[in-house]
Amino acid sequence: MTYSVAVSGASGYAGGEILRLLANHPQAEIRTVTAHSSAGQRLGEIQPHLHPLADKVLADTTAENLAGHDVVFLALPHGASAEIAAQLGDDTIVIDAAADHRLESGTDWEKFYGSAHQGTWPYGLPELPGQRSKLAGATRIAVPGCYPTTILLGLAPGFHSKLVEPTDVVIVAATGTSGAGKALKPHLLGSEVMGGMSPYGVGGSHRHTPEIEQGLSWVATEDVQVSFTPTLAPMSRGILATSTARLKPGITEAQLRETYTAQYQNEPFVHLLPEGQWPATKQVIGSNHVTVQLAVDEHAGRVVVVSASDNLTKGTAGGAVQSMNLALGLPETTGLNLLGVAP
Ligand SMILES: NC(=O)C1=CN([C@@H]2O[C@H](COP(=O)(O)OP(=O)(O)OC[C@H]3O[C@@H](n4cnc5c(N)ncnc54)[C@H](OP(=O)(O)O)[C@@H]3O)[C@@H](O)[C@H]2O)C=CC1
Ligand SMILES: CC(=O)N[C@@H](CCC(=O)OP(=O)(O)O)C(=O)O
Repeated sequence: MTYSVAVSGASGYAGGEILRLLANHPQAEIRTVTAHSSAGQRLGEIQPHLHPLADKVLADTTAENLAGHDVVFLALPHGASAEIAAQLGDDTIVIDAAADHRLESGTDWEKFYGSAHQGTWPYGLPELPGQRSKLAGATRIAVPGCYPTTILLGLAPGFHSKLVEPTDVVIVAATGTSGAGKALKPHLLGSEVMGGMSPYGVGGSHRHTPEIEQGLSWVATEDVQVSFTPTLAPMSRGILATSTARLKPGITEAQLRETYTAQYQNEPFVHLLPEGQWPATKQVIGSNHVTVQLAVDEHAGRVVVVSASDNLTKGTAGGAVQSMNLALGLPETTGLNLLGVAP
């Protein structure tokens, strides 16, 4: 059986990556691609790497053009995404890459996004304890942000097993520039980014802070507070997150390793690496995989977890396709059997 699919935002980075994955999905029929300022152009003019789809013409992103599909992917700026989602029928599965429906707290939404909260959808991170069952058969799914995906999968087992303290969590992560989308932004000019690294969203102001706290609070079943600092690295794709949390008294590295192994040993896309091997972005670029490693810093009384992902694949499009598979009742890995492209 095949399912008709529409991808909105098909001229953007996230939409392009969704199409790259769907082009290899045996049960997805890409029927419609839509865009905004690029509507009317051939997809091949904008996304030349998607050559089997080159002759598809980008339609306007309207509810009419997206109606009548089994699945609609939204890869639009937040706000525009919620607006179009509200016009789509309940008979269509809507998978949203934007942030609009990720947060439960309207207060957090308004504080970090400065607009009215549009509601909450099931959270498309099946590996986070408690989430997979909510995605089976869902008709609306909010795909997590790229940092939250990487950081939550790095930290969740320790919080789920209550081996770490819920406060005093410190996270520093580096991302590639594609995380910001393809619109022109002065701080993302090659001359600004190449050959160096810089922080942004410092001091707890990044929009992913409440999303990370939400996911960790769900699995810890108590409020978790984090300090999160993102940095920009001179690469197009990839996230490398270093997260540290204070250990509860007496907790050992062996206990943590046992918990992580139990949580991830049957996950197709999340891998606790063999002891002594550390995540690196090149292991996961182009794939739906996340690599994780941990060490206990006994001097500081903390666990240090490093996790790596491709922000556009597991961090957006791969997570979106994985969510679609669950919503449709297909094997979760369908169309996602890709390995990283190192070196
Ligand atoms: N890049 C990433 O790593 C991640 C992105 N996301 C989210 O995915 C979504 C898309 O991001 P990304 O692909 O990076 O962004 P891009 O800027 O690369 O693409 C944006 C897309 O949205 C279209 N668009 C722009 N404005 C409007 C509008 N007002 N109405 C309808 N369509 C519009 C653009 O069309 P056109 O080009 O024709 O104008 C383009 O297709 C965002 O919500 C982003 O936050 C989530 C996780 C990670
Ligand atoms: C480099 C860069 O700017 N990255 C983006 C990641 C955005 C993302 O993951 O998307 P959402 O906005 O949908 O949450 C950022 O830090 O905002």
